[in-house]
Amino acid sequence: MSSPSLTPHTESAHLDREFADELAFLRRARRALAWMTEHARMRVATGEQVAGDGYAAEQLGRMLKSHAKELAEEPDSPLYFGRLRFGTGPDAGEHRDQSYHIGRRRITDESGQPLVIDWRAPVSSRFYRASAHDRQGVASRRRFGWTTRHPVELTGFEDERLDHGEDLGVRSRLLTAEIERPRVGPMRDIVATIQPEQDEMVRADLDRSLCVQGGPGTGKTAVGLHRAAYLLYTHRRQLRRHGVLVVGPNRAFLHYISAVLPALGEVDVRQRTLDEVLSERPPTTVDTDEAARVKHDVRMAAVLRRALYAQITEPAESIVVPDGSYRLRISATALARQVVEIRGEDVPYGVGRERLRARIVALLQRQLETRAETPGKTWAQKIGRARPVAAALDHAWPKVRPEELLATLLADPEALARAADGILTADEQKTILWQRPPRSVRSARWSAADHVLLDEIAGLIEPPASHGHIVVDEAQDLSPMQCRVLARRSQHASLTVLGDLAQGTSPWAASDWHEQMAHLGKHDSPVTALTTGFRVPAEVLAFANRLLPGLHVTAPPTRSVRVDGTLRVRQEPDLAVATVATVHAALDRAGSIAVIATDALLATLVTALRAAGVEVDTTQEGHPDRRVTALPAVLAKGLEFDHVIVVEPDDIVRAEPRGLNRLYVVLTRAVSRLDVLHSQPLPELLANVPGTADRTYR
Ligand SMILES: Nc1ncnc2c1ncn2[C@@H]1O[C@H](COP(=O)(O)OP(=O)(O)OP(=O)(O)O)[C@@H](O)[C@H]1O
Repeated sequence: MSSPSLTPHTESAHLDREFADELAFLRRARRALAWMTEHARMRVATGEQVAGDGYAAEQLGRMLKSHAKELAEEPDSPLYFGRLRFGTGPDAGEHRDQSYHIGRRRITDESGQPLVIDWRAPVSSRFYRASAHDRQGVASRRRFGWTTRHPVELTGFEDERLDHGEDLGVRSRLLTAEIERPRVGPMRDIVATIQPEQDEMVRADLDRSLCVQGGPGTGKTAVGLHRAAYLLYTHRRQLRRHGVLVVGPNRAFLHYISAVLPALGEVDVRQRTLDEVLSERPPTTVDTDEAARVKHDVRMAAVLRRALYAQITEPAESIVVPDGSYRLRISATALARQVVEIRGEDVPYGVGRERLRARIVALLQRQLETRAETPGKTWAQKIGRARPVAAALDHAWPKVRPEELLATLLADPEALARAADGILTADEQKTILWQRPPRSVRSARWSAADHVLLDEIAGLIEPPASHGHIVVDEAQDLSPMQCRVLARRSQHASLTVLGDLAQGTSPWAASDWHEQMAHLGKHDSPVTALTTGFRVPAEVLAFANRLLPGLHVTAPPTRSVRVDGTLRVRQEPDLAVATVATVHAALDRAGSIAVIATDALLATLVTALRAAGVEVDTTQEGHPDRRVTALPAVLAKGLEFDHVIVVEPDDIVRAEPRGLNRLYVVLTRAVSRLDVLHSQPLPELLANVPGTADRTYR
């Protein structure tokens, strides 16, 4: 084929024949999938009977059921999206002269012959990475076009004859159509169009931690989710056991991305906010900004460690344990020696306590053995719990409950001073002390930052179980203490860390990825950049990028592949009236619409929109009948909408210390159109360019 085509029937008889062959193949693949689904159902029905013991039956049953469910829930998407044809050269290796269809799942026929290869299989990487310069044995790459409505039907294909030097890159018409498609509903997978640099991140080895810096819309979230799916496919056993966790900034975001992994067949990945990782109970109080800042500072880790280990006291008395007619005895000095020794072993606090118990028992046991007695395991267990041993242990190395320790520190200035002197200033200590301490630990109210501190103490006592892999999105916003929460949970695992320094809006937002990675426990991980933008049209991005000099971060600029899109900036005397008119006009076109403003202004705008008969979703969970979402600026992170209407940007800037970064986030949510409505002057960096205010860019 000489040129890529999406409309094969009009090109030539040869293309017609190829298209007919593809339709025949599609029918075959559909029949095979129907057979696989039926077969899986039958195995569920009989599985329980064929398995030997009860446990095996349960395991098998569960496995079969989930397989059957996966197949039955096959998303309403095409069975495959691409095809690779290998050449006859030596670089084709074992794939010489072969051709493979590539899809979201593997499909096999009744004889077990693969018809469609999973996009995560090793050979599929060549679909994403082969180029005219580096063909990797591939002669041609075909991308398929499908209808977007149910039932999905094949509409055509686009070929790149790499062996003839054809290589479309981001100029692929199918890629362009996918990127420019009006957005509705939750985020979709990008398996059909993963770009080479994204694929390298997706397929990085499980033992490699990655940090990806990428401007708005460069596909960081997409890369993180596809990487999770890839790792689960490649290391299924290991990761099923330890689990994969995706951490996102808020519920609205998690809701937005929640369909991607199930669409890729992965239903077992936990998706949580950091607060949810910490506790099932939501915070019951809010810190002042100053207190939160101190509590999130990494120095708190040293304060808590010191406070915890200060619980260990030098033994003052010897241990005397009556045993039959004998009295077994360990002197205070011998006990103290053990405590010092164990402290030097640098084990978690809880392990240290149990180790001290074991050493006490061993010393007592040795005394019996000198009398030629060999006490057994039961004796050791009994003596380990005997009152004098327990009392000595509780004195020397007491059991600590995180809530009690933290409550003491926050309620008692002297206790805090002992732990924090030389680490926190007197003012900082005062800032975090409770004004009115609770009557008891049980009635204490804990803030979000307190949950982080409680987790730090709990982790010092007994480290939490490590996940198999953690994907952390919007990681620039994590405080050093929040990073440590995830470091503890990935001690034996790797991390995929995604973020954009320019979009940092928390008071402790990172300014350097290497430092952030160190807080996350992965000191030497490489930091790589994604710089091609797939969401925001070039003109909208250029407008938002004017804010960059005011954000004081060094991050490589993003280049948008999108040349379409509209930007309009208008000064309006009445913002409510202007918003209603803009939303009405936007409703004439396809795609989702978001009105973004500060909380205070948004309430007024929602009232005006509803009074004008517009159905508005304020839940941030995507209401199927409501195309218009009213979104507070603070919740916009990570989301995207076809048409975004930003109202009074200057309010957004003034609402918080990092308001300029917030505005940068808000201005980069639009996929097709951005309207900026303002009554006050625009923020300086947006207004100060001659001729930019009040104009339509396209
Ligand atoms: N290779 C690709 N093919 C098609 N679409 C893509 C590709 N990469 C990213 N996209 C699309 O671009 C949009 C932005 O992607 P994503 O949300 O992952 O970016 P991000 O870097 O996390 O953005 P932000 O930092 O603004 O949250 C999404 O709609 C995504 O599906």
